[in-house]
Order: sequence, then C-alpha cells, then structure tokens
Amino acid sequence: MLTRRGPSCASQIFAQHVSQQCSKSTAVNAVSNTQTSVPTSSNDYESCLPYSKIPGPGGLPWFGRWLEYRLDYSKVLRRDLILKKLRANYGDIVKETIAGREIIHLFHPDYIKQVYESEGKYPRVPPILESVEMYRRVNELTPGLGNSNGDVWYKLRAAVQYILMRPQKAFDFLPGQNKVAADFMEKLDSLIGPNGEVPGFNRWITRWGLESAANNCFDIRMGYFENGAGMELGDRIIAANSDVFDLSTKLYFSLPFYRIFMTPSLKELYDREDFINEEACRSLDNALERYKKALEDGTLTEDRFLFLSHMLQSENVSDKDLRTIILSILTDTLSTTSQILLNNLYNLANNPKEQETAAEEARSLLSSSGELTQEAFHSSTYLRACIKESFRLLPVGLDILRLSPCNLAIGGYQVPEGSYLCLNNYVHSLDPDVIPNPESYIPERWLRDTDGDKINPYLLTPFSLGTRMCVGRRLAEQELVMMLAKILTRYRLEWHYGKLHQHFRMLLIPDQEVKVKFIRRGSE
Ligand code: HEM
Repeated sequence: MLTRRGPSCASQIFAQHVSQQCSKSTAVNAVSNTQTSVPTSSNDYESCLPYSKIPGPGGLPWFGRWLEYRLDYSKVLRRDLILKKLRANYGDIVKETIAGREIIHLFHPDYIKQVYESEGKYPRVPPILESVEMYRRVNELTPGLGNSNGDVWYKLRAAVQYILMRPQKAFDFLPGQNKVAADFMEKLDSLIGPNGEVPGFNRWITRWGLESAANNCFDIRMGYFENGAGMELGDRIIAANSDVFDLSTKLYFSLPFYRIFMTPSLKELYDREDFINEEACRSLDNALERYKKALEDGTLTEDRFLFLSHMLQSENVSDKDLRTIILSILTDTLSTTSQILLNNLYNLANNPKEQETAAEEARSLLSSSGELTQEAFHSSTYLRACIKESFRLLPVGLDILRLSPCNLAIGGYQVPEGSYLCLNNYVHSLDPDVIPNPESYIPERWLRDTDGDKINPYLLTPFSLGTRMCVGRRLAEQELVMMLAKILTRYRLEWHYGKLHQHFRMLLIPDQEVKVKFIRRGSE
C-alpha cells in the first residue's frame, strides 16, 4: 500500500474558479453579444408558456420519434442533419422525445449562455453514455467525472483539475508527448505507400492517441504503434472502445428494456467494458509497482509519473476513483483527440493556401531537435485558429449535456429544474446569418483583430465552458498543435476524395478513411 502525503490544495484552487449559484428562476432578459435576434422572454418564470408548449416534432406520446429512428438508422448516423432540420422547422428551443427521454435542444448561443450562467458551483449532467454509467454502477466501480454530480464530482474534479488544467502542470507533460509524437513521425515515414497515402491511416492515428494517453497515465511506452504484441493489444482496446460507442448509440435510440434486464446489446457492451477495464487496471497495477519501486529506490524524479504521483497524493481520491479516471483518460483520447487530428489534416489538405500559412508557422515553432516547447505553443496562433475552424466545421460532439440547474425561463418557455438539455451550438456555427461563408474553411476569422473578436463567445465551445469544461483540454490542445506542427513541417498534404462527412456515435467520427496524400517537403 502506498502512503499518501498530506492534503493537497487542489480543491481550494478549483474553488476560486466556480461562479455564482443558481437563483430560483432565471431568464434571458437582454439580447447581448449576438448576431441574430432572440425572442424576448419574460423575466418571470410563471408568466412563460408551459413546458408542454415547447415546439417540436411530436409523435406518439412517450414514444416520440423512436419508431422513426428505429426504421431508418441513417437518421441516427447523420444526426447533424436532423438537428439542422429541428432548428429550421421549430426555432431555437425545441423538444424532441425519444422513447421516454424528453430532450430540450437549445440552439441559440444566448440560451446556452443562460444555462452556463445559472449553473453555479456544481453543474449537473446526465451521463453522456448511460450504459457505461450503468456498467460502473453494477460493478461497484466509481462513476468517474463525466458520470457524477454534486460533491462526489467536485472532489474528484478538484484533484484532476490541479494536474491537468493548470497551465504550468499541463506543460510538464510536453516532454513525454514530444517523445511519443517524434517516434510516431518516424513510423509515419515508413507507412507512406507509393501513392503517398497511408493504408489504414485512421487506425494509425488512433494507435498514436492511445500510446500518448498511456504514456501520460503510466509513464511507460506500451508499443501500441509498434508491430507485435503491443499493437495487437492496443488494437483490441481500440476496437472494444469503438464497439462501446456503437452499442451505446444503439441503446440510446432504443426502447429502454436495457434498464430492466440484460439485453443482448447491453451484454455485448458489458463484455467490451470488462475487457477495457481489465486492461486499464493491469497497466495501472504495473505502473503502481514501478512507482513504488522508484520511491523505495530513491530514483523517483519529479518528471516521472506526473499524473499518478499527483493523484496518489490527493485528498479524496480513492483507489476506485483512480481506476475510473485512468480508464476515462485512456478511452476519451481515442474518441476525441485522434478523431480531431484526422479532421484537421483533412481540412488542411483540402485548403492548400491555409495549409502553407500553417506550415510556415509550424516551421518557426519546432526546436532544432523537432520539439514543441511551452513558448512555441503560446506562439502557435495560426495553427490554433486552424484547429478552431476545424472544430466549427467538423466537431467532435454535436452538443453538451446538462440537467437544468433550476427553473429557467428560456425563449419564453418554462424549462423546469432537472430538464434534459442539449446545448447545441453546432447548427448556429454553420448558419450564414451568424458566420459569413459558413461552409468555407477560414482560420483567419478566429484571429485577434479580425472577426474573432466579434464572434459570440458561446457560439463555438468545443471543450465546453465553466467549471465542468473538458478536463483533458490542455493535453489535447498540446497534442494537436504538436502533431500538426511536426506533420506540416515535414510534409505537404493533398486531398482527392470529395467532402468528408461524419457519423454520429454519441460523438462524431469521420465516415471514411482519411486518405490524405503525404508529399515530403524538399522532395518535389
Ligand atoms: C479534442 C479533444 C477533446 C474534446 C473536443 C473534448 C470535449 C469535451 C466536452 C465538450 C466535455 C463536456 C464538458 C461539459 O459537460 O461541460 C468533456 C468532458 C470531459 N473530457 Fe474531454 N474532450 C477532449 C479530449 C479529452 C481528453 C484527451 C481527455 C482525457 C485526458 C478528456 C477527458 C474529459 C473528462 C474526464 C470529461 C468530464 C469532465 C467533468 O465532467 O468534469 N477529454 N470533454
């Protein structure tokens, strides 16, 4: 058993960031900071139209649109199109019922702002993957950050926040991230075929994501992108994680029998979770052994076991919490950072002029040994604008989930406390009334002194905002800038396969192989 040192000050630091409490009922009462008009709503909850009057597509009571999705699964896969239609047909606040789940879609940035501003110290969320939350409950694991609320969430969040979200702490991960990225770049060279493409490129990028996440968690190289046992195991983890998202989506749009008994889909999902969980625990136990040995030998230096060492010293983090958070870090990266890197490469390959501007900046960022430093990250203005623009066109999620923190008067309707809210800014961020040339890739719009300053800050929030904002944000941003800088410095990219779309699996993934063509710079 490892000894835990005295209390950390993580919770005090985190507490400084939490905002005001939810007043009993709040409303949008001023149209501020927005480019489109919002229907004015009353300040008085009681005088608003009742919840039952929120417009929406209707359908049979309780079943709502369940049958429609059941008969045509392509509507689930292209949920982005469904959301666009909902907003076009019903406006900025829409109720959609799917098998007993009443979803309130909020499309307008001002409505989204209103929710953020009223959520107080403990923003409440429904689990993003309900079936995964069920798995953890049944197996007496702790729910993890994304599935917990109230005090339980707050205590764990404070500990994780300290090590992953304080800029100085997050930058401590840079050397490890640089090493994994450099090794991947060497691998990439050998993967490029005679036509300049990399067969199975999506999978290679996911292997890199898993390797980097494991290195962040366990301070060890797992060999997930080296041929052999490491890659075989990594591929099984990647496949199992992908199945979890597919099955969770299927369950979300099905009749909720899975809440009562073990359906075949739920059983399959639990099997995949068992496997991922066992592998994560095995790696964690191994890392704990190495950590303990280094501690005993006196060879534990400050730059080793960054995440583990902090979590072991944190107050209020149980062994079970640690296991769940490790699991989350490993798998969250696969479904987010890796997919977003693919989208960025597609957008850059498809936009040669912007790619050259980004490549020029990239060349100035890397050190003589090809590393991204903290200072260089701060200077990566154009690359970060590219990433932002790519998030607008090809996001990783369509919405951010909340349970209404209190009775809210939104758009003239009553939204009672506890309502299931989808904060959905994706549709607005492609609306020509809000963003000029919405279909075009224009990173410049996010630069200071251009349109960037005028765009509503609630329009594009890929990592969310406030105290519940993505806790992996800094690690993800560092990895994205680093990989893009390394790739653009070495290669010019081309794209020859038409428009890339995405499939919805609770999160979004490219609907095809991202067959970017790599042309080595200097060889043309
Ligand atoms: C491009 C990459 C990523 C994007 C766009 C992204 C986006 C998000 C979003 C939108 C949320 C919901 C926040 C909310 O409810 O307000 C979230 C939560 C979360 N993310 Fe990420 N994420 C990314 C990468 C990562 C990575 C790499 C990790 C792990 C290190 C991670 C770990 C988490 C966790 C643990 C939560 C739950 C936080 C909480 O409820 O307190 N994410 N992420």
